[in-house]
Amino acid sequence: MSSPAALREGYEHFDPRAYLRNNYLPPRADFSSEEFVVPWKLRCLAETFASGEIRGRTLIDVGSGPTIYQLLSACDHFEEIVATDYLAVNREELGRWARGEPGAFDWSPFIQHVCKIEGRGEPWQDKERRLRQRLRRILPIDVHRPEPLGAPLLPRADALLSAFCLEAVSPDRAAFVRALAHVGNLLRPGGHAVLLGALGESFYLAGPARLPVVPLEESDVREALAAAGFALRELRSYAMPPALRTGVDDVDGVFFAHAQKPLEG
Ligand SMILES: Nc1ncnc2c1ncn2[C@@H]1O[C@@H](CSCCNC[C@@H]2Cc3ccc([N+](=O)[O-])cc3CN2)[C@@H](O)[C@H]1O
Repeated sequence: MSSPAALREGYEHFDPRAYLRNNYLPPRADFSSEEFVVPWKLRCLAETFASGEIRGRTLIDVGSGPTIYQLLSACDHFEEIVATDYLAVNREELGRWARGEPGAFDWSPFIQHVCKIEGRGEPWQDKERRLRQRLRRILPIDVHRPEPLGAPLLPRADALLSAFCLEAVSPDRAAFVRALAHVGNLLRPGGHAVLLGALGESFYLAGPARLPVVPLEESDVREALAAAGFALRELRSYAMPPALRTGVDDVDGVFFAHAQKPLEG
């Protein structure tokens, strides 16, 4: 069992470049088959945003880490994307990419794949430019606080996205439910929540950091969303194939959830 203090201490040693290497370069960043985890994640996101039902002025991404792939389909449907993370090193990594600075992580294989599966023949540079234009704010966040941004987000976001964050910062399932409820405060009533996360994971590595994760099953995700006041729209799971079990974590699978905050909320 990890304590919040132990979690905070662990994150002081989080190395964004190691984390990117572990999860967003080959073998995990293999686009050659829909069987692999990155194409599965990108397809879940592309299909969910393709209907256009999830749209509005602002989408907030909770615990962005140093990654932007999770925003590639969403960015077509919102005027403003707000990225957030607890660590300055991750916010700086996001800023380098947003400003197109040298040394930023190369997300072009992800952008090219998303344009391919969205099937509109859009040049990937257009998608990259649009996300850079719409990624307006990169803010500090702590999901353990009832007001995760330190002050209310006004107006509240029309949609919330979070990828692999909440389970990685919650010592246990009760903390996971509380974090979900806290980030739910950032979302307007009727707003949509789109979540990606790890199933059955108890730790992951990010350079010198070894971070604890609360192992979740699909049923835990379903129960947590209900307990946090969300109405579940869709829940899908992916089983991590042996080839992608590389030792950088002990993740068994990935969940994708689309939920909605009730209008009367
Ligand atoms: N209190 C806090 N509030 C908000 N964010 C916080 C807080 N503390 C730390 N953070 C922030 O949250 C963190 C988010 S990265 C969490 C990584 N999750 C585990 C990792 C991810 C992953 C990715 C891809 C795949 N795959 O198969 O494709 C598998 C896996 C499984 N392992 C980090 O950015 C930290 O900076």
